[in-house]
Amino acid sequence: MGSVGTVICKTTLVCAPLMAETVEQIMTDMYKAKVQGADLVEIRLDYIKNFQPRQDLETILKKKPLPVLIVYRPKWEGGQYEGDEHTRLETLHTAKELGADYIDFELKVASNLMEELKMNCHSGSKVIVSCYVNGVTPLEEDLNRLVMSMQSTGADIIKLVINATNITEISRIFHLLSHCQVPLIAYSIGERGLISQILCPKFGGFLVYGSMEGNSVPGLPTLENLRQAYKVEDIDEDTKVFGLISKPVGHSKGPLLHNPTFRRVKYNAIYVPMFVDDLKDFFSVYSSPEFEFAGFSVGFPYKEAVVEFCDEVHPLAKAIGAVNTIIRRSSDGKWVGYNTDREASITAIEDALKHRGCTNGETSFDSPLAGKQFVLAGAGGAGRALAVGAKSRGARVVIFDIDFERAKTLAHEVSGEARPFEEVFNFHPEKGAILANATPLGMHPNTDRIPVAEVTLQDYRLVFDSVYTPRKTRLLKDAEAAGAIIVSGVEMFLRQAIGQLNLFTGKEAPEEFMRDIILAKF
Ligand SMILES: O=C1C[C@@](O)(C(=O)O)C[C@@H](O)[C@@H]1O
Repeated sequence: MGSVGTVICKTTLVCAPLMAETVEQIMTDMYKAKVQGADLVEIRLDYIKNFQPRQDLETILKKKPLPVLIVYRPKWEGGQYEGDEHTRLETLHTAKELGADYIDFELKVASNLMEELKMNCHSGSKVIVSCYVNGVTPLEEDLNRLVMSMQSTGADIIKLVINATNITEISRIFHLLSHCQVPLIAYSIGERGLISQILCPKFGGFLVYGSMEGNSVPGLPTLENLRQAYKVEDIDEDTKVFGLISKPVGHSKGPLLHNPTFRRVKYNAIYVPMFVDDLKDFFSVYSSPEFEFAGFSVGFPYKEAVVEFCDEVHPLAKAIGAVNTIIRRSSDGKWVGYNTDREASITAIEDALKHRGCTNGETSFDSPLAGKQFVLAGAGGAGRALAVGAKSRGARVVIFDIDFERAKTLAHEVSGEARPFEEVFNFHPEKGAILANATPLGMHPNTDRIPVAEVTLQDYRLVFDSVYTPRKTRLLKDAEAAGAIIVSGVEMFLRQAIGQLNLFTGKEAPEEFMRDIILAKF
């Protein structure tokens, strides 16, 4: 961990923001933050009720178990403080005099204060000059200009918070972080901004914020995630970046699985959720070698659309018409697309059938799916992998999708049959058929949704759900009650991730280790 007081630090610090309303609570939270892995705490004086500046600051700063950053944010910069500026600035000076390790001044007041602060610099506390940019993220030149003006205040550290409306805007933050002459805290909040926070150690950011357990702050990662899943202290400039391109993306358990596995196989890499709104913009920005993005998982709804952004597509993925894994080939920097969903989903179903003693009957295929009717709900990226996989095992595929044209196209490719979606609710399959859900219906938070009518479930021998959050969806619960074998999307998730890890690292994935994580985390 970085040493406090040294402004140029090699390791990014992890800071817990504290917004308690009493000094007693702040003291308790400081100790908790330490236990949860914070290197320092940010104390928001503007949240304290009946705040007595000198007395309260003395209490806090005398007994602090961690270095402290003091912030007294006024209303005009998004804070709670409504009093006069003179008192506010006096209080910040008092904090400095009493030994706060860092004090935050807003850019608007900083230029008038810096000379004075430098002259009174006996305490050794560092001055952070901060700026919140509301509205649209400034263009690169404007951001550079802003950072220059912040630097010219003479600040020890500068802090810039933007509100990115698109993940591509985060590239401007990465650029600033890697080029800034002064220690810089720069990030964007929210789901689209999460990568700016997690990847800040790679690009040399001074600190990253992490919220405490039970005290989560919207738009910030938790201390637990930063320390346990991402292990930000291990990220350095050589760390390769992998991520899940999806929308939404917050439900994914990919980071909890891939990150510990990278560490297990001693591969210096990080896997982050990437909330992508537009694939074209995303690839046009992040294909630049500057960011060293090494590969991606591709999730809903982009598995088919992403094919056109790959420079090459593996024949299996081409035949499926969907890509769920992309790697940047090191020899020539090209994006190569693969599909690990097909084998993951089909082998999960086959193994469950074999386990229950189902055989391949009289056909020439060595698969218990051979000759069976395979009813598929959803003809998107995951549905394509299932349909092509089922066909490769000799099953007869029946496809439902709200977009009937899409169902017909896929049915044609797998010599199957397409049915209008309305029929799914009273479609009675052949006895012993397989049902596979490849729609997002039933996924957290809409867990009560189910893609077929409950009464039709009793005819299926096996029901598979590609949704994996929750582990046992309503579809699976109902199918189990109706007597079917059930296969959770968690099994497919694990198997496709094993395939991905092999491709990402070029090493053999530690399957048992990954399975144990899945058992513990899901
Ligand atoms: O379908 C899935 C799940 C996934 O999108 C996720 O949620 O982590 C990751 C993809 O690689 C995979 O094909």
